[in-house]
Amino acid sequence: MPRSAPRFQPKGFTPTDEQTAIQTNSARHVIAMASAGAAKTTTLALRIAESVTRGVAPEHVVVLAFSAEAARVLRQRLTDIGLEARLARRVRCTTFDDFARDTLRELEGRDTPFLPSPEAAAPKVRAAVAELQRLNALRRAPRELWLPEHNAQIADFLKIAHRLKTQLVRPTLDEDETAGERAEALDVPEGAFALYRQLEKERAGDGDGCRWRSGFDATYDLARLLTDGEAPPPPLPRYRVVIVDELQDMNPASYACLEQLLAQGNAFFTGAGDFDQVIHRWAGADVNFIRGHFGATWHNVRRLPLTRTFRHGPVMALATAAFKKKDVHSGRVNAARIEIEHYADAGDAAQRTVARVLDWQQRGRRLDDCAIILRSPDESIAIENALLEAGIGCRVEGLERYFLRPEILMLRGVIAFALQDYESIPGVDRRLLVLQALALWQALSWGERRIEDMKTAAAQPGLFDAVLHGWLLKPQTQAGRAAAALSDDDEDEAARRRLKLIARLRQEGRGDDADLLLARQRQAAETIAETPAQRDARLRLARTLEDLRAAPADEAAHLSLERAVRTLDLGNAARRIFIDPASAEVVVRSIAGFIDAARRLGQPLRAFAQWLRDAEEKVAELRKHKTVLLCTVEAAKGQEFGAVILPFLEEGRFPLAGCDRTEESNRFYVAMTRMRDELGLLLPADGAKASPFVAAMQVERAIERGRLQLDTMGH
Ligand SMILES: Nc1ncnc2c1ncn2[C@@H]1O[C@H](COP(=O)(O)OP(=O)(O)OP(=O)(O)O)[C@@H](O)[C@H]1O
Repeated sequence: MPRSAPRFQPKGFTPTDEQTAIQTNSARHVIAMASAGAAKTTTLALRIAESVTRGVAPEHVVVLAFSAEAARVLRQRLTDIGLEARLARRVRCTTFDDFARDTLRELEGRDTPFLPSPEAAAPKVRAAVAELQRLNALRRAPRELWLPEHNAQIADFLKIAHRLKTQLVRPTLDEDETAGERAEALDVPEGAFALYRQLEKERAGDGDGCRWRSGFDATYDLARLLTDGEAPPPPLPRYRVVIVDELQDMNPASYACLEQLLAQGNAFFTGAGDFDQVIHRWAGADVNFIRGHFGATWHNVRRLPLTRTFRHGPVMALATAAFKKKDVHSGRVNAARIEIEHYADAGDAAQRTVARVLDWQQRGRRLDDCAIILRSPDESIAIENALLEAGIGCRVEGLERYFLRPEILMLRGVIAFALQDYESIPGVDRRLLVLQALALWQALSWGERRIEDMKTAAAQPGLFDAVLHGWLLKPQTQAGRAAAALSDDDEDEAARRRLKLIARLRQEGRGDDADLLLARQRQAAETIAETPAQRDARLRLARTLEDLRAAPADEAAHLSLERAVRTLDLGNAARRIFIDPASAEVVVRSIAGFIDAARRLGQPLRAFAQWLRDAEEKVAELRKHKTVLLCTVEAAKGQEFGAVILPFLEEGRFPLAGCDRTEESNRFYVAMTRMRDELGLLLPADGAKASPFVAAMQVERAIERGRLQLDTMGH
């Protein structure tokens, strides 16, 4: 056996043989791919404690994770299992990207500005877009390029760029290769790839070193530095023990860093993960990569199992085993409850969800230990409203409350304009969001100047009419488009320069030239410069407002809104605005959910607008008390709750239509395994529409067999 008796004995529990095998294994590389809750993090902590107890200096151990939260949890687990705090503190627990950033700082001998969020990176993206547009206009035959302008589009672009970086995609082209061909091979829009190249060029600097790094850039830069050159790669810090949690999120860029780290330190490696938890393919996580490449060239690799989950009891372990067709046993003596309920429609599903939450609370359980996990953010509308009605506060993770989403804000703006009731949108911040959403949906140019104008109007609802007539319903002119991109100072500066030039021309007796300049300026102010999409959106908005104003005051809001959505052609607009088709579909469903909420209330538009305002205030009030969690699967990953409720388990919703089936199955698995004690599964009454995932859990069989197991355990 390649292991000896453990020297480190944890506090509070006895490790299983499987855990001990990993804790004490002498192989150079140990990989444990195991189920959710199967003590992966705990076992990695045991492994570290064992090394330290055997004399490895804690400074020679590094833990690499993909999220700061995972790194924090592992550090905490070290002390939880009984490693002395003074030793645990000296173990470096960090994320891949922070590790790469620190390493580059050492290698480059200087700090590079870090832009931590899409918002922080957006100005750089906008500048690169402007430069690309300028270069494109200089071409003999300018190309039609999709280029992001608005925040949501920039966020989509940054996701694409992130994915390309995980795959180590270089911005340079091969000989005889065009950008279009490369974009096609990478399966990204040509504009997005052109922008990727432009942004990387600007980021790389002009021989003066990297100008900035945003999320994942450091991992990408370090991986390239380690793999691009012919010369020996630059030195990395030397560690004797390297630990990686959540291995399933590994991608080629982080793998390149890990390989060098192991090679240079001649280090021992232990990693743990769960193949079935791959749900971040957009960020380059790819199960084929882990299965095919991970450790393929390493020597002395041991792949060891962890087959017992300690999160939930035998019933849930059996259901998980059936669902994923793998071995899952429970190490916890607990009679978990799995309950299936049927609903008639979305409203009924929401009511049943809320009833479950109330029941949980009435049985003396903590509201904040209960989570409603959704496959898609649009599903939250009915539930948010039902919770509000029942007086239950909720906090959200991974999704935005529905009345803060751009498509709903846009519709609220349209309602406010139609009713000329700008007070129905409370607060400056909210009104600014509404104006930004309108700019997005009307496809208007949106530069620094425009943002300033929007802030001014948001602060004074009296200016909303001016916004409507002077901007939203007025065709954009050449001068307007140019000015939108300038800041107030730039605009003043440009005007000053123009005046100076005209004065100089007149002084020099070149009155004709001065007149020509003035005429051009006038022409720019009068010449319409709208894209077909802008014109279409403007005319549709005008027609919609006319129609809403002409409608009888007592017409039900959902009827008015249905017509408005048709006239605005919001479905097609969404597909134009969001390059990710999945984002566009969420928007379309979110609008349908909003109209459905109006239908249920059955009030006229003015009363509905008022209801929205009141609802928003009530939600803020409820948040001050204990709340239930409403979150996406992605946000729930890594967390656990006493009770988990999964509503809307319909074919097409979960699994979501158009999404990769395996990834959907992984999402469902992540969602269901967050539960400790109770799981509520809500299915449509029409069995033909039920999500196949629930049948795959074989719940009845799991309950029956699980109880038997519990009986034999003497429960
Ligand atoms: N031998 C053991 N006996 C009892 N409880 C244990 C044992 N080992 C670990 N645990 C407990 O099991 C729970 C789940 O462990 P852990 O968080 O390490 O699982 P995980 O596999 O990392 O989960 P996830 O897949 O969700 O990341 C923890 O509360 C941990 O303290």
